[in-house]
Amino acid sequence: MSFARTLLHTSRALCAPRTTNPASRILSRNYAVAFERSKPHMNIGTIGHVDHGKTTLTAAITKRQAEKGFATYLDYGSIDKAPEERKRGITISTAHIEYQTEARHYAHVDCPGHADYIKNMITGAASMDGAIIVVAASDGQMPQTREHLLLARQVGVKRIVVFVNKVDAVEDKEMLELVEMEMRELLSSYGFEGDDTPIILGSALCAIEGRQPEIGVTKIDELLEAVDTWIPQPERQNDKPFLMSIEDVFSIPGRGTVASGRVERGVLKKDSEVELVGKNKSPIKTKVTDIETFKKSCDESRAGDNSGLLLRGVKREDVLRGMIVSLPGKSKAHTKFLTSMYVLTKEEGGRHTGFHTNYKPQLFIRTADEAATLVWPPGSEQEKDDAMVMPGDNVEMVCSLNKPLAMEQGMRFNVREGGRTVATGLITRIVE
Ligand SMILES: Nc1nc2c(ncn2[C@@H]2O[C@H](COP(=O)(O)OP(=O)(O)OP(=O)(O)O)[C@@H](O)[C@H]2O)c(=O)[nH]1
Ligand SMILES: [Mg+2]
Repeated sequence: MSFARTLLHTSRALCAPRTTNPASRILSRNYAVAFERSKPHMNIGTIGHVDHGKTTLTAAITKRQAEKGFATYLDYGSIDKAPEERKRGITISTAHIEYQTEARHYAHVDCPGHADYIKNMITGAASMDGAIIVVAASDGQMPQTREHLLLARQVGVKRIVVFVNKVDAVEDKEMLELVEMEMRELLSSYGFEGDDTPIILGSALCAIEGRQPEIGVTKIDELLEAVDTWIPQPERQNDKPFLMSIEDVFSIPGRGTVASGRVERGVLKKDSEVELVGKNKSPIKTKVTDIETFKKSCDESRAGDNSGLLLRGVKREDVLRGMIVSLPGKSKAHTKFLTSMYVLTKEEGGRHTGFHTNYKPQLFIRTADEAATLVWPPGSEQEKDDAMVMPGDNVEMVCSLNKPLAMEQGMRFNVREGGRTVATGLITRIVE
């Protein structure tokens, strides 16, 4: 099987059988298709509470853009995860869907809303430049509306567009006004521009079913217009050394191991020497012999791309999610750092009780997750007093990791325990 076919195959397992996808037809005939950079590229996604309509809205967007020749229509079942994927558990990636507007080329992630899948949401959201938060008019904002907003903020999403969905199911106009007002307040409380954020009221289901265009298809157009104009084109860090955090790994019989993920910065040309950093004491040296972006062969991979890199001479089992691909000598893995951390309150979805020094949660950095131990800085007042950390506290602590991870001062991370985010932090100084 060709590299292209396998990548396609893998992403099909993640998102959809796409028999009508022109790219898949071409690839199955084994033509090399070059990825054209004719429009600026942006990564976005749907976030929001379970059942509020994220997947339905995603399907509606592809349907509408397909009518304009800008997408392949993916119905609900093709986007929502297949049962076997659910069985694969929490290591799966979220589905990447591709469409265009007049202005841009989008890769869209439909984040699963259920709390059990938030681990995926964290890495999925990490590749978002902007987001569409979906809130059902019938429910208003719910706990995951808030958690996803917080995560989005954390992973660097600067602007969000709101889609108030299921407007067809609400009779009361005042209810709609209330939902809108509360969303503006919530956005502001998380540091977004609540007063100016576009809020579109509509129904994804009506758009899919071709009913009530005034709240259906018209609102999908308005939504995409808002996304095009409100969410700024991110500045890609193309002049920095290449770095891609590995999200998924697979092997192609006869060709080798492919690591895929979103390129954080830099540009990598085919046949470059690279290192896989993290999880091990010393980096693994290898060479990138082929590159694919959006299932099309490329000579180079650049910041913002979702790419698959074919790695020479490394075994699949030696490549792990959470490692990074970087240029030789440019990145280092570390096991200990000083952090400034905010501990979430119970209202924010965090712990109900405090914790002591020697706390052992799971740490999430880029696509990595690793067992960690948090202690008070040696010699600090808190250490002497054996102080407790309470929800709502801002604390400085020392964090040690079970295995080394590539990291830099100034990077953000999440702390999770028992399936929920309990703290968010900033790496203030690398110790070891
Ligand atoms: N009445 C009405 N129902 C809708 C609308 N959009 C979605 N639904 C229904 O709401 C339910 C949930 O929709 P999904 O699209 O699966 O919601 P989701 O946010 O993706 O859910 P999770 O992925 O499980 O978090 C489905 O039964 C949809 O048919 C709408 O505009 N109006
Ligand atoms: Mg869904």
